Amino acid sequence: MPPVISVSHLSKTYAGGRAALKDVSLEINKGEIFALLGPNGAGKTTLISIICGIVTPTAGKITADGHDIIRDYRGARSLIGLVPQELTIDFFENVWATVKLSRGLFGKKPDDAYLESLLRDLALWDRKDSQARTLSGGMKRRLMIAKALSHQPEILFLDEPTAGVDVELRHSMWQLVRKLRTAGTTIILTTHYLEEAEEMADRVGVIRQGELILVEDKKRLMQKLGKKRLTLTLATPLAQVPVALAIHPLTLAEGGRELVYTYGENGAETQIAQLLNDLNAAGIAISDLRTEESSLEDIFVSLIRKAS
Ligand SMILES: Nc1ncnc2c1ncn2[C@@H]1O[C@H](COP(=O)(O)OP(=O)(O)OP(=O)(O)O)[C@@H](O)[C@H]1O
Repeated sequence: MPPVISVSHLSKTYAGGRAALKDVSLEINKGEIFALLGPNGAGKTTLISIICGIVTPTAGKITADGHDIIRDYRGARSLIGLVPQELTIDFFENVWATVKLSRGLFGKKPDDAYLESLLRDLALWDRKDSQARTLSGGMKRRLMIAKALSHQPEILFLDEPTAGVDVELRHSMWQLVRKLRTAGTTIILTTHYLEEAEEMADRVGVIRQGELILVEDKKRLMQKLGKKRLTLTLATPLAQVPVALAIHPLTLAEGGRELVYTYGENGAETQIAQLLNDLNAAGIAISDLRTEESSLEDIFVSLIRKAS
């Protein structure tokens, strides 16, 4: 299946000389949730803004479902919904008029039944006659999403959808995004909450100082770069790792009270059974054990560090 968005050799240098994107190429598959990750100022918003036709690229080519975003701007833009970071709503307009107007701007025929179901899905139907300024912060964000979806786009960009929202609202946003994906919408989101990407994304892209340094299936990334740690609490503390255990990747922690075994990097086989045998043979008794896995956040931090 051809990609729904294709970005080829994209560069952006802002007036003033800041190179915000450097030769970025990326393909987004239809129906996936793609999380674009990167530190502040990495170029995420610039990339999204170019694809949505808000910022002009310095070089490169982008198509959305085959439509060139510059030569066929209207064709490309009608496929795309964008929820930007900042609120861009008329605070004195009511909810219903806001979504109706937004749909109209895309030249779509009125479809009140669709807009009603959209507002119901976003728990805004009861407030359809309220002015935007009277909504809570979470409702205002949901109204931004309703606006972005008013013209039934195939592709939805969410720039920091849950920045500053409470845990409950974050979870309800995740639910909504999953529902949209199930309905066939392709979703590209940026986030600083790595937990959000870990929870939702099918693939992740990591951008740093304008360069796309990695694009990977999330599960594969976690298998490839994730590490697991087995921590053994010792019945009697050790001063050093015994020579008999030197073949294992072990370190002592907590003043010799814990032995830490790190494994699983690059999907390597573990030698835990062998380790337990060797501990037994060396007469080292264990009083407790626990395992921990690295999160996407651990992987992200080490990737960004490695690249600097
Ligand atoms: N209109 C502009 N004019 C000049 N420089 C800009 C402009 N917009 C962004 N930049 C610069 O381009 C770089 C990339 O910014 P961008 O907003 O794309 O990053 P980001 O990854 O979205 O950051 P954040 O996570 O903080 O939102 C930054 O150095 C920023 O200062």
